Amino acid sequence: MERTIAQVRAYTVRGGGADYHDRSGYHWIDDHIATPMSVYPEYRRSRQSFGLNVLGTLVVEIEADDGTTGFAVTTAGEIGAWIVEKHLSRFLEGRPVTDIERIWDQMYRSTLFYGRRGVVLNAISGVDLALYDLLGRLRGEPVHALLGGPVRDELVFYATGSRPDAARELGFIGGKMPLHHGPAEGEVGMRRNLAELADMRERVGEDFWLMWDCWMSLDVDYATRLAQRAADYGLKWIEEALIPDDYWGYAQLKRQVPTGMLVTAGEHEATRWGFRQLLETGVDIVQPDVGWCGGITELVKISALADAHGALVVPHGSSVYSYHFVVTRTNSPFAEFLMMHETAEEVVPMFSPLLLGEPVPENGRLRVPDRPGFGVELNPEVERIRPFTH
Ligand SMILES: C[C@H](O)[C@H](O)[C@@H](O)[C@@H](O)C(=O)O
Ligand SMILES: [Mg+2]
Repeated sequence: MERTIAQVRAYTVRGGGADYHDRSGYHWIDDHIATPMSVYPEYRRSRQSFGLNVLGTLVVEIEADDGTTGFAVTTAGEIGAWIVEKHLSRFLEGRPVTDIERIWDQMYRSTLFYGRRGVVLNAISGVDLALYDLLGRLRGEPVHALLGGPVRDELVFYATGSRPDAARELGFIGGKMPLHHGPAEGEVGMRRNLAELADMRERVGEDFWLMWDCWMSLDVDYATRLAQRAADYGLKWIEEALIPDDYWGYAQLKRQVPTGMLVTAGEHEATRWGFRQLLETGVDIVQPDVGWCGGITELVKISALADAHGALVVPHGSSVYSYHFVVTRTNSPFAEFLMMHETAEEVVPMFSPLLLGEPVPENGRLRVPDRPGFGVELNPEVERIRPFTH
């Protein structure tokens, strides 16, 4: 029987969850990481100092006419909640749950005058993921089955965090470290970066993958020099070296990195059109975040486009929301696991404490659960607020 959508609700949550940068106390993820704001000395020490955690978590709930409810979480906070309640909900309520393509298209077209990227796409992604969760629950199927089914039995992971040496012991295939010093810290910063890489190479041995996450902090010249010097320590890829709008810079960087070193980007890119521009630069791996790029509906299109360009798709973090996708695509051969433990020495669920049943890799591997939808539940003990209604 065809089910229709009865109600869409949007909530916000503070302190962890999908806005994983929203943490208090010491955390490696906020410890002097190079950013586009590092040109200003007063904003170098902490990303929270310039507002990385201003948005907070958005929870989108979609209830069908039989009371079945799907949900998803992303980073968009109050602004996202307003967009979902006051604008996007009109394209869902009363429609069949299976109208996923039409709903996406209407959400995207109707927000073009203020959207296209950023928080509007985060909100659209949250709605799209919640719809997939709902459809999976109604059909009693995991989202990966809705996407065509797995192409492998389990996922293998690399870990992102400050301790690739600990990640190696935990069974991951590689470790991606944050870059700590940007161009404004000159040759001293460059030498510190390289010393950290050299030290980590020493600790993990020759064969373990080591990558650098530059979080949009470099320019082409610095990134090229960094990549050339990092080749001595077997850097596998240089990630998000430039600001996302500098497609021309990515094309130039791709031509200038040492042979064999991969250039990756796309964590802060959105939609098939944004990724088309990025793929035309020749980057080797695109890294859409399924909670930010337009949801599963858009990620499937981005992935096909990447495949046709000979590029891999290795989504940014996003836990179960990307696992259900990665397991269904041959050009997503491994997944990212973001180490949300304070010192990156232990495996903890990425969106903790918001989700119940959130699976984590064991010995660097994971069988994606077969529970309906994305297979997770909201933790009733986490306080959530519904700031707007419609
Ligand atoms: C470690 C990075 O600076 C980010 O915090 C991280 O979320 C991201 O860029 C990643 O690739 O996981
Ligand atoms: Mg990154």
